[in-house]
Parts: sequence; structure tokens; C-alpha cells
Amino acid sequence: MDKILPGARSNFRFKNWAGIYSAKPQLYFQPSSIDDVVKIVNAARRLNKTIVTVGSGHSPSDMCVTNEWLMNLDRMNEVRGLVENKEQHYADVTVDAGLRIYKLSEYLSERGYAIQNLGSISEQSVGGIISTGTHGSSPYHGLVSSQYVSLTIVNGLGEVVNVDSENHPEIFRAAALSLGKIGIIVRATIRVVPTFKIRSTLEVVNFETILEQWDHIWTSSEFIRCWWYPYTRKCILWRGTKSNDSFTKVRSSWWGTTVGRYFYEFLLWVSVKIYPAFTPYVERFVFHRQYGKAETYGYGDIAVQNSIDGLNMDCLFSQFVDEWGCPLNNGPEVLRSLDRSITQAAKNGDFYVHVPVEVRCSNTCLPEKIPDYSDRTEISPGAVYGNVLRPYLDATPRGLHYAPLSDVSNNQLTLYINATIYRPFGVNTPIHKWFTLFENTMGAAGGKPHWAKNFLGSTDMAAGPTKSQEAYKDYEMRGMATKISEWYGEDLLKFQEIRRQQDPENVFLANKDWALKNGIVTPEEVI
Ligand SMILES: Cc1cc2nc3c(=O)[nH]c(=O)nc-3n(C[C@H](O)[C@H](O)[C@H](O)COP(=O)(O)OP(=O)(O)OC[C@H]3O[C@@H](n4cnc5c(N)ncnc54)[C@H](O)[C@@H]3O)c2cc1C
Ligand SMILES: O=C1O[C@H](CO)C(O)=C1O
Repeated sequence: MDKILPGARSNFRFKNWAGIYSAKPQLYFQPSSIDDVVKIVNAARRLNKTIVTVGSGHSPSDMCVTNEWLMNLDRMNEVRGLVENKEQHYADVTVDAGLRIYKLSEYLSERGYAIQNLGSISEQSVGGIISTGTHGSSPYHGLVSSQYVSLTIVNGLGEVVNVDSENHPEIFRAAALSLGKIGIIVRATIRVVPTFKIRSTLEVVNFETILEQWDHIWTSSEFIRCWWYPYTRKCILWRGTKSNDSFTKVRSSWWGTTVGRYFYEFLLWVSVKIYPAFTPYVERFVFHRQYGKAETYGYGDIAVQNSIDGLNMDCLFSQFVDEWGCPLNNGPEVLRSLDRSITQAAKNGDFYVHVPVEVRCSNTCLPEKIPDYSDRTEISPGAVYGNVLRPYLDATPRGLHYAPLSDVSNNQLTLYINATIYRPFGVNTPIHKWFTLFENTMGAAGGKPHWAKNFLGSTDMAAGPTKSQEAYKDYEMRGMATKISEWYGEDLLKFQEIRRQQDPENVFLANKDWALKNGIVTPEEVI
């Protein structure tokens, strides 16, 4: 079998980026062409096997874990063409879906173009980044998938299907955030813009100031991120705009040095393994080494970088991450509530949080049609949409209404809060108490979890078999099926219908437990 199927290996161990999950699939494939992918899918159908496609394995959860067949598209990493639209000031680049985002950025930068907006890293694959709803942080940009013009997928019948806004738009809406369940994305066309620099300010701001300025802050620049340090009662506010200014030198980073990094990880290790009450001291110490003590709101440190260096960040260590999105207007209440809980928990010694708690925003409201972009310049803000189709499984709040750029306010925005807990030197830190409280708070504020992350849920909400509470590992996902069905309603039903059409034999229903406990499939579908 290993010999006849393209790129097959039987002795491969998969580990996700964080190193939390690993698995030994029966076979691991790295196909080199769409034909190869079709052959593998057809073989899986014949042999009654399931396939998981893994991109760069950066999803924090166990969503890519399988003991059946695992496919990776790292060998399908060519750029197939770049078509410029000079009048509308963009270009459409067509690539194999295994290409990594940082590689695509290198290719584009040599030709004067750039990806419009990015998350914190550029390691993801073109296919993987959209499959979980990856986003950056901006009042004018939405999910990364809104930059995609078209997708080519190999579905569960081994058919090659091209989908875009005109051709099978409903399959596009399912495949643009599919959790790998609609088909294998083998090619994609992405809308990119002329290369831009980002001029950013990095300000040290009191937590209370952020809350007081909530109505103004989020629309004050095209790119914006807030890193909250609860025990220091401070935030770092990073605001960026497109700019023609000259590059500056790189900002210095204490934890970016070898000594700073190891020392930080060592301090975390001590606080996790030996003395948890040490955690707030570690946070304060690290904060002051990295950012100093003075508040600098309104006159922060300035840097001009290329867009990738500006938008990506140093994510430090292996980590658990639980991220939810809710209406941004609910932010002050949510943050105050989390603040009270974190403070109280530290007093009681119940749990401690790691930092930063990332506070970000996105604008996933879409216009009815793609706007005219002929007036844009290289530094014009805002999205140049590749499509205006909302993915069925888009986890951002429904019921927010599109407004043109000049009228965007907090009313259009999703607030993302990201609870990160590090695993210093690979040691698991307890997360259950903190993440459960976080999830309850975000859920009550109209939030939903980011699909890729380590949300936990509870046995009350899970579907499929559950265990006794004691039988779960602290970090094990219990599931959220009933909530997910309530939150997504008709959109989930539509997604499920398209999934059944595109994959009637359940070839992509590997990791069934994950899909079942979260209600992506119904128990009847997996029996
Ligand atoms: C350090 C770090 C920083 C991050 N920063 C952000 C951030 O700023 N914003 C954010 O939203 N997320 C962020 N993430 C999450 C990350 O962007 C997503 O998990 C993304 O989906 C990972 O892409 P990947 O290529 O690694 O996909 P994988 O994790 O390998 O796979 C993710 C899902 O996509 C499916 N898939 C992969 N390739 C294909 C394909 N070709 N066809 C069909 N399905 C496919 C898989 O089956 C799986 O369901 C971060 C993660 C880490 C570890
Ligand atoms: O999942 C994520 O990890 C980083 C935080 O370290 C980030 O921004 C995500 O999103």
C-alpha cells in the first residue's frame, strides 16, 4: 500500500505545533499533485478509511489527530500565477494550498504585493489558515477567508470542484471555514494589495484607561491590538497604520533575547511546578523588563516595519489557547468581570493566568457586493474583498450590520479575547478552572469559541459518549454540541447538508469524536 499510493509513509508520528497532541496514523501522505490527492481519496473510499488533512499543525486543539490516514500538502506549494488588476489596485494570486503563508509573503514581496492582513504568525498553510476562521486584529478587516477569491477542492467522491462567488457559492461558504470536513482544499486564489509598511505605536496604558476610552480606541487605527496584563493592571496598546515613512530600527525585546527568553520560561516553570502564587510576581517582573513602568498613552514608542513584521508577533512558548469572539460593545463589562474573577482567584489561590490576555477586534460584516477600489492608493485603509460570502461556521457574532469604512464604529466589531496559558518546557499548566470561568463569561456576553483553539465546554453540552468528570484530563475538550447547534442554527444545518453532499461516504470524518462532541455531525451521521 505504501508503494502504490503517492507519497505514502507508514511510520510517521504527528505532533501539533504546541506539542500537546500527537498521533501515529496508519498512513501519512504527502502528495505532489491534485491527481495524487484524487487517487488517495479514491483509495480511502475503497478501503473504508478516513483522511485528515493537516496544514502546518498550528491549531492548538486535537482537531488534526487521527489514527487512520493523515495527509499533508507541504509538497503542493507552488505559486501558479499572479494576475494584476491595475485599475482596482489589487492582484489575484493562485497557489497550491500547501504553501505556507510566510512563503507566499516572500513571493509577493518580490513582486510588490502583500497579504492584506495576518494573524499573529505566518506559519500556517494557505488551506489551513482559512479552515478554522483565522483572523488578525483590525476594525476594517474580517476573517482571512474574506481575502480568498476561489478554492479548488477534492471532495469525498474524489471529484475536483472549483468554487467561488458565482460557482457553487454555497459550497464556497462551507469550504471557506470547513474544519477539514468538506473536502481537501488543493488550490486557492487570494486577493492581495500593493506592498505596504506599517507605522505602529506601542503604548503602555492603564487597564482603566482602556475601558474609559473603549468607544474611541478600536477605530483609531487600521490595525490594533491590546495585550492585557491583569496583575500589573496595565495593557500594551499596539496601533498600526499603513505608511510611507522610512523603516526604523527593530524594537528591542527583552524576551526576544536568549537569556530573557530562557529566564522567562524558567520563571514560568517554577510558578507552574513549584509555587503557583509566584505567577503574578513573574508577570510584573517580565512586564517591567519588556515595557518599563511608565504609562505612555498618547506618546508611545514608534516603529515602521514591513506589514508582516508589523502584524506578526513573538508568541513565545508552547501554549494552550482559548479564544472567544463576542460583540465588541460588550467588552468593558466582560473585561471588568474577568478582571474581578482573576483578582479573586489569585487571592484565593484558585488559579493564575498567564499573559498577555490578548484583546483584539475584527470586522466581519460584509457589503452586498465587492466595492469599487479604483480610488485606492497604496496606503488606503480597509479590506479589498476577495469575496463577500460569510462562511456558515464563521464564529463571530451574527446580527452586526455592515457600514462603509468612513462609518465603522464599535457596532460593527467583534471583540476577540484570547486566554493563553503557557506550557513551560512542555509542562502542562492546569487550565480547567480558568478556561471554564472564561468560557462562561464569554458565553454570557454573546460569545462563541474560535474553532481551532483549546475550548473545553462541558459534558452537559457535549454530544456522543461522555465520561465521568474524574476521567477527563484537566485540558481535555468535553465539547459544546448543544450550544453550537443553538448558536449556529440554520447555518449549521446548511453546513451539515453540504458536508453530506460533498462527502457522502464520510471520508473526511476522521476524528469523529471531535466532530460529534461539538455537533458538527449528528450521531446518526457517524454510525
Ligand atoms: C502561535 C500561534 C499563533 C496563532 N495566531 C492566530 C491568530 O492570530 N489568529 C487566529 O485566528 N488564529 C491564530 N492561530 C491559529 C491558527 O491560525 C489556526 O489554527 C490555523 O487554522 C492553522 O493553520 P494550519 O495550516 O496549521 O492548519 P492545521 O492546524 O494543520 O489544520 C487546521 C484545520 O484545517 C484543516 N485543513 C488544513 N489544511 C487543509 C486543506 N488543505 N484542506 C482542507 N482542510 C484543511 C485541518 O483538517 C484542520 O481541521 C495561531 C496558532 C498558533 C499556534
Ligand atoms: O492562538 C494564538 O496564539 C497566539 C497567542 O500566543 C495568538 O495570537 C493566537 O491567536
